[in-house]
Amino acid sequence: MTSAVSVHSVSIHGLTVRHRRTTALDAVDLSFGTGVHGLLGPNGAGKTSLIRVLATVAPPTAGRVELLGGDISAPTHRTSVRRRLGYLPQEFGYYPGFTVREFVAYMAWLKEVPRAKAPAAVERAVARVGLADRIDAKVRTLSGGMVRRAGIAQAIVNDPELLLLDEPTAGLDPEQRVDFRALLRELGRTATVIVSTHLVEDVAAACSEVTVIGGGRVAYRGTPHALAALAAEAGAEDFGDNPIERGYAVALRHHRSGLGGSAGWGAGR
Ligand SMILES: Nc1ncnc2c1ncn2[C@@H]1O[C@H](COP(=O)(O)OP(=O)(O)OP(=O)(O)O)[C@@H](O)[C@H]1O
Repeated sequence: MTSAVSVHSVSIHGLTVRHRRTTALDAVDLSFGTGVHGLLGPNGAGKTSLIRVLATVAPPTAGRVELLGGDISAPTHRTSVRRRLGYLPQEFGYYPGFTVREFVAYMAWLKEVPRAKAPAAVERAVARVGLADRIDAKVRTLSGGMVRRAGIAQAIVNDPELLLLDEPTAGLDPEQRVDFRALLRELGRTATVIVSTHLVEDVAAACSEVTVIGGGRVAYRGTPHALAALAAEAGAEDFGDNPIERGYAVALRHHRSGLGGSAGWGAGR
């Protein structure tokens, strides 16, 4: 008989991240399971700091971080997690003289994708981001949006169980964003996908859950639908361009004024 207990791929407790004197995250508790999770928040809220800890590229200042079934403070588990996750940083480095194929193959090698499977995995990842016709083009000849899509391809080449994307839609044109959101929904059927974005349309179209970060803390968690409904509840129909944007503004306003109480407010599940 299988257990009915839901297992979260990401479970963090009391996560604090400090950069010198700045507290980027302040004792945050959060967990994420299979699905697409949107991370929203103003500039400097702490989204990138959170994603970098989850990607195991930055150590927490304090707190416990469990990813894919184990604590990442254990070096052997951390190494295993690195093979099983995908990460698109906000700004990522690449060798401009590499072709898209070489770039994605290099990342597949770093992730220890088995040699026999790597060529097909690279072609599949590149096709999924719509770059199949440019697979043998040098990265330096690509447009900004295409480079970002190559970045998404390298993040998914190992079929990650945990996918971390820091502002993946920056620089994509509207048609590419629509395609990308469909890809996100597909990936979220089997993986835990965490996407930081400033575009509420991404959240509305692709995310099963949204987490709003404000001032290094969790300001709100809920479905995009529940976030959109907040503005109406709060009688705040007069600002923002669409319901999610209004809900987002209301969530942050309540968070800043220290209001709590209703489901979702500052709920660090
Ligand atoms: N390397 C660093 N050194 C000093 N301060 C930092 C560093 N990285 C981040 N910070 C600070 O930590 C806080 C959180 O930054 P973070 O980049 O996590 O926010 P963010 O929500 O991703 O913002 P944005 O939406 O602008 O990308 C900010 O006050 C930022 O200035």
